[in-house]
Amino acid sequence: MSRIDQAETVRVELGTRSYDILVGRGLISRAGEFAAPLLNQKRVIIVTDANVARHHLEVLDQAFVQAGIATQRIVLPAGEQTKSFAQLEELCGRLLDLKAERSTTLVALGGGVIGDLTGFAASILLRGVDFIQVPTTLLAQVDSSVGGKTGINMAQGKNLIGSFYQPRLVLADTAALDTLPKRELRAGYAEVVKYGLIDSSEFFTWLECHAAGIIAGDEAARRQAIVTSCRAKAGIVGADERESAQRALLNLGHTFGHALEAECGYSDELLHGEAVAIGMVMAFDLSARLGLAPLEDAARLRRHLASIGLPTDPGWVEGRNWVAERLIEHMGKDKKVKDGRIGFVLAHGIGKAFSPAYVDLAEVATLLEVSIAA
Ligand SMILES: NC(=O)c1ccc[n+]([C@@H]2O[C@H](COP(=O)([O-])OP(=O)(O)OC[C@H]3O[C@@H](n4cnc5c(N)ncnc54)[C@H](O)[C@@H]3O)[C@@H](O)[C@H]2O)c1
Ligand SMILES: O=C(O)C(=O)C[C@@H](O)[C@H](O)[C@H](O)COP(=O)(O)O
Ligand SMILES: [Zn+2]
Repeated sequence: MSRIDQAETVRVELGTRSYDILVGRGLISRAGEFAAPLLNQKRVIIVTDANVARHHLEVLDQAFVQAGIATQRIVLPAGEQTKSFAQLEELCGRLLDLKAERSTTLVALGGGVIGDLTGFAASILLRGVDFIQVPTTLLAQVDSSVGGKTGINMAQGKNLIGSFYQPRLVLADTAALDTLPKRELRAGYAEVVKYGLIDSSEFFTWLECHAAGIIAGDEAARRQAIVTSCRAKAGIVGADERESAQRALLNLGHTFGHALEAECGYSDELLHGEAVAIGMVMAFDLSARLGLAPLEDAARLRRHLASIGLPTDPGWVEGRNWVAERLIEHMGKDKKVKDGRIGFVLAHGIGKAFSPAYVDLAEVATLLEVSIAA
C-alpha cells in the first residue's frame, strides 16, 4: 500500500459551518494543500501530545511549510488527565505567548484528548478562532474529531465543561494508525461498534466479519469502517447538532462508561473506549433485563467485543472495588439528566437504540451488582 492514495470525503452539513472529513492514507503529508484554502492567515499553531509528536509532528509541520504556511508548535503531556482545567490554562497561556491572533488557525494533531482540549481552547481563545482536526487514533477518526463536542473533565464528571464548536476540516490519515498501540486501537473500535448498535444491524454484521482485520491492519476494512462511522455521525450531527434529540444516541454506553471512568480518576486503568465497551454491554443487558431487547442480542454484543479483546465487565479492571451506589451517583451528574432523572440510551435490539429511557434505579443497581460480580 502506498503512503498516499485517493481520499474519500464525508460532508458534515451544518449550513455556514459545514465542513469536510477527508479519509485516506498519507493525508498528514498533504495537510498544507487541503488546509490552505480555509486559512485566514498563512499561519497555524499545531497542538499535539508528546507521543504523537514523536511520530507525526515533523511530517505535519513540513506539510504546512511546503505550502507556504508558517507553523508554531505546542506539545502537551499525553493521556486523559490532560483534558483538565490546568492544561486548558496552560494551553491558552502558551497560545497567547505565541501571539495567536483571531485569524490564526489551531491544528489539533492527536487523539480525542488533544482534539477535545484544543477545540475547547479554540472556542474561547480571543472569543473564538478556527481549528482543524487531524485525528491520529481510531477513536478520534471515527468519533471525537467529528461533530464539534469539545471540553474537559472535572472531578465531578466527564466533559462537564465544554462547548459545541465545529472544526473547519477533519483530516483522518489512516497511516497514522500504523503507530498506534493495539490497546488504543481496540478501545477506538468500541466507538465503531456503537454505530452498528445505534441503527445499523447490517454494519454490525459486517463488523463481525471484519473486526479482526480492522485490528490487524487490513487497510481497506479500516477505511470502510472509518468512512461508514463518519457518515453515520455526520448524519446525526447534521440533524441535531446540540443534542436536543437523536444526537443522544451517540451516548450509547456512555452513561455507564463515564461513571466507570470517573471512578478510575480518568487514568490508564480504563480507557474511554474500554469504558464505552463495558457501558454498551450494560445498556444491552439492562434493555434485556427490562424485557425491551432479546437476551441473544446482548450476548451477541458481548461475544463480539470479547472476540477482539475488549472488556465487557468492570471486573476486567484489576484490583478495583466497584460499588454500585457510587456509580449511580456519578451517573446522576450526566448531561442527560433531566428534572433530576437519568436519561439512559437503551435498545430494542442491535441497530435499534432509543433515548431517553427513564428507568427504575433499583433495576440499574441490580444490573450493576450482577455486572460487578461477573
Ligand atoms: N468530542 C467527542 O465527540 C468525543 C467522542 C469520543 C471520545 N471523546 C473523548 O476522546 C478521548 C479519548 O480519545 P483517544 O482514545 O483518542 O485517547 P488519547 O487522545 O488519549 O490518545 C490515546 C493515546 O494514544 C497516543 N496516540 C495518539 N495517536 C497516536 C498515534 N498515531 N501513534 C502513537 N500513539 C498515538 C496518545 O498520545 C495517547 O497516549 C476521551 O477524553 C473521550 O471523552 C470525545
Ligand atoms: O458526539 C457525541 O454526541 C457523542 O456523544 C460522542 C461520544 O462518543 C463522546 O464520548 C462524547 O464526548 C460524549 O458526550 P458527553 O456529552 O456525554 O460528554
Ligand atoms: Zn465516546
